[in-house]
Amino acid sequence: MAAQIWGSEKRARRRREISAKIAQMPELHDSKPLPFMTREEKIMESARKLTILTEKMGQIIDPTDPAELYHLNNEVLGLEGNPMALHGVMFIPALSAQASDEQQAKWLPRALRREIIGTYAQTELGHGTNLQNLETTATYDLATQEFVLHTPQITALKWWPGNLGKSSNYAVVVAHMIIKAKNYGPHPFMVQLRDEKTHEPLPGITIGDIGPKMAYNIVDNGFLGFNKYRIPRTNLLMRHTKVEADGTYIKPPHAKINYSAMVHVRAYMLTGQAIMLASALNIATRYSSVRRQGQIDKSQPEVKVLEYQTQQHRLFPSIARAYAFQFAGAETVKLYEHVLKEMKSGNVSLMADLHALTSGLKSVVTYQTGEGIEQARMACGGHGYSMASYISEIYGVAIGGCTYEGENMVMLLQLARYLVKSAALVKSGQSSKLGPLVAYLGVKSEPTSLIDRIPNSGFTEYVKTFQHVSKRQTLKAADMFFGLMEKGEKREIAWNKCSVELNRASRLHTRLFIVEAFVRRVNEIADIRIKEALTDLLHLHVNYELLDIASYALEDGFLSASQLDYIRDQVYLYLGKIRPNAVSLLDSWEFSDIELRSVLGRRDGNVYENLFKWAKSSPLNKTDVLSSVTQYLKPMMEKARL
Ligand SMILES: CCCCCCCC/C=C\C/C=C/C(=O)SCCNC(=O)CCNC(=O)[C@H](O)C(C)(C)COP(=O)(O)OP(=O)(O)OC[C@H]1O[C@@H](n2cnc3c(N)ncnc32)[C@H](O)[C@@H]1OP(=O)(O)O
Ligand SMILES: Cc1cc2nc3c(=O)[nH]c(=O)nc-3n(C[C@H](O)[C@H](O)[C@H](O)COP(=O)(O)OP(=O)(O)OC[C@H]3O[C@@H](n4cnc5c(N)ncnc54)[C@H](O)[C@@H]3O)c2cc1C
Repeated sequence: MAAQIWGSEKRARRRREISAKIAQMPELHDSKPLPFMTREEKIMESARKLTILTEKMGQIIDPTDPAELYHLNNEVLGLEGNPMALHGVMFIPALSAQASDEQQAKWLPRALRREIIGTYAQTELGHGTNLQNLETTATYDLATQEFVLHTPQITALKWWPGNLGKSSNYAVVVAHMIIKAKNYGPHPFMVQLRDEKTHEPLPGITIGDIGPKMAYNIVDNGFLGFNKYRIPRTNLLMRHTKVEADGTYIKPPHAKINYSAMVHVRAYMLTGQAIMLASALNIATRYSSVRRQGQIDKSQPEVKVLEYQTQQHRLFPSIARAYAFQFAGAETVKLYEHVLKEMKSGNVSLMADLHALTSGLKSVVTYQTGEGIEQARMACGGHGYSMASYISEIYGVAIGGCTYEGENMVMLLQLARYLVKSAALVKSGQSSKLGPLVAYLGVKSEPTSLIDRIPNSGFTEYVKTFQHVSKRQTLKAADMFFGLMEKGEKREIAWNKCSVELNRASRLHTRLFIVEAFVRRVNEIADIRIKEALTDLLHLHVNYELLDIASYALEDGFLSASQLDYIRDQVYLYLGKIRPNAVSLLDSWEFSDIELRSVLGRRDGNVYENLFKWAKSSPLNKTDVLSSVTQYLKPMMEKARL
C-alpha cells in the first residue's frame, strides 16, 4: 500500500531508509517538544537543524530528488516551516521557469548550493488577489539601464512573503514594469535585499517580520518596502519577456506565463495537503483504537471509541479523501511537469487547462482537508484540544492553503471562467472542441441515474451521476450568466450576480475529477489485496461524496429517494468493512513518530504514560509556585481574606 501511496516500491523503500537514518541522528531531532518552545526558540532550532541538513544531506538522501528532499524536510524540519521554506517551493521554481538560460547560470547554482536564500515577494499590504492592482513599480531608467523599484505608499509594502522578514537575502519581486511612461503590468525581478556578508538590509530597503500567525510560525513571513531602489535591467526575469537596452519590450507567448510559480505550488501542494490530512487521521485513528470509553453492549467491557459508528463516520470518509487527494495530486504533478516542459519550449496551449484544473483542486482539496483535520481533532475528545495531539498545529498549517496561492473563492471563479467557456461551446453545438477534462459536458446523459439499477456496474454509474450533476450545474450557472447579459447586465455585474452558482459548478467539476482519479488508480492496481482494500475505500468515497451533494441530483429527479437510501446504506456498509483495516490504511503512509510529533498518535499506543510525561515537561511545571501567583494572585487572595 505504501508503494501505491508514494508512487512506487522504490519510493516507499527509500522513505523507510531515510526515516531509519534520521532515527539514528539525534542531532536532527527536536531538542524538546515544539509546543513548549517560543517562536524565537523554534526558529533557532529549525535553523540549527537546517544547517546540519545542508552539511549531511548527501549522506541521507539523493539531494537531486525532490520527493526525497520533501520527506527529509517533513521529518526533520516539520510542517511548521523553516527558514528556507519558500526558497525551494517558489524561489527556485520561479527562477527555473522564468529566468533565461544566462540568468539561470548566474543565479541557480548559487541558490541550489544555498549560498543565497530567496523567496517570492508578490502580495502587498493592500492587494494580494488582484495582481493587476499591485502598487510596487519598476520604472526603467534608460540612461543607466536600470529598473528603479519603488513603494509609493504604505499599502504597496510587500506583505506576507514567507522567509522574507529575516532569513532571505534575495527575492523574486513582482512589480508593475513601466517603460517610457507605459505600464506593462506585473513582472518578476530578481532583487538582492541584504548584504551577503553582514545580512543587513541594503540601503533603500525596509524589511521585517509581520508577526505571529495562526500557525506556520517558524516561517518569518515579512514586509518589504523599496525607496527608489535600483537593480540592473538584466534582473528582469527574461526567459519569456525581454526588455532591450533601448527600452524595447518583447512580450511573452502567453500573457499569464509569469504566473507559473503560483501554478507550480498549486499543483504540488495537493499531495502536501493529503499528507497533512493523513497525518491528523493517523493520530486520531490510532488514538481511537487505544481510547476506551463507554459500552455498546452493557454486558461487555468499555469499547475502543473506534467501534462507534459515529466515530467511523467522522474519520473514514476523510481517510478515503486523503487517498483520493494523493492520487489526484500525483496526476496533477505529472500534468504540470508536462505543461512546464512544453511551456519552456514555447508551447503554451495547455496552460489554460492546467490553470483551471489546479485552481479548482487547490480550492476543494484545502477546504476538505481542513474539514477532515478538524473532525480528527474533535474525534480525540479533550486530548485532541491539547497541543500534545499536535492536530491543532497541523490544522493551522493546512488551512493556510485555503488562502495562499490564491484565495479559494477566487480560484474557484477562475475555474468557472473555463467552465462557462466550455458551456458556451456546448450550447453552440461545438462540443467536439471541448478539452478532455470537460468532454463530459457535451455528452447527453440518461434521464435518471442507474445506481442500484444495473448489477455489477462497478463505479461507472457513480461517475455518470457525478458527471450529470456537474454538467447540469455548469450549464445552469452559465445560462444564468448569459441570461443576465441578454437582459442588458454588464458582463462583470452579471458574473458577480452568478458567482455563488458558478463556484458551485467549479466544486462539482473538481469533485468529479477527484473521483475519476481515484477510479483510474484503483483500475490500474494489479495486487489483489491492495486492490480490494482500496476498492472498499473507493466505495465509501463515491457513496459518501454523492450523499454530500445529493440535493443536486434530487432536484431534477436524477436520483430517487430509494436510490438515496441505497447510497446511505452503502456508506454504513463500507464503514463497517473498513473498520478492521482503518489503522493499517493510515499506518501505510509510514509516518514515523519523529515526523508526527504527536503524543496521542504514537505508533506504540502508549498514550497515557507519555501524556503525563509530556505535561510534566511543561515549563510551567519547573516550579510549584509561579511568580504570577506570588506577585498577583496570592496578594489578591490575602487581601480578600482580611
Ligand atoms: C512541495 C510543495 C508543498 C507546498 C507547500 C507550500 C508551502 C508554502 C506556503 C505558502 C506559499 C505561498 C505563496 C503565495 O501565496 S505567493 C502569492 C500567490 N498569489 C496568488 O495566488 C494571487 C491570486 N491571484 C491570481 O492568481 C490572479 O490575479 C488571478 C488569476 C485571480 C487573476 O489574474 P488577472 O491577471 O487579473 O487575470 P484575469 O482574471 O483577468 O484573467 C485573464 C485570463 O488569464 C487566465 N489566467 C489567469 N491566471 C492564469 C494562469 N496562471 N495560467 C493560465 N491562464 C491564467 C484567466 O483564466 C483568464 O482567462 P480567460 O477566462 O480565458 O480570459
Ligand atoms: C500562510 C501564508 C503564506 C503566504 N505566503 C506568501 C508568499 O510567500 N508570497 C506572497 O507573495 N504572498 C504570500 N501569501 C499571501 C497570499 O498569497 C494572499 O494572502 C492570498 O493570495 C489572498 O490574497 P489577499 O490576502 O489579498 O485576500 P483578499 O483578496 O483581500 O481576500 C479577502 C476576501 O475577498 C474575497 N475576494 C477578493 N477578490 C475577489 C474576487 N475577485 N471575487 C470574489 N471574491 C473576492 C476573497 O474570496 C476573500 O473572501 C501568503 C499568505 C498566507 C496566509
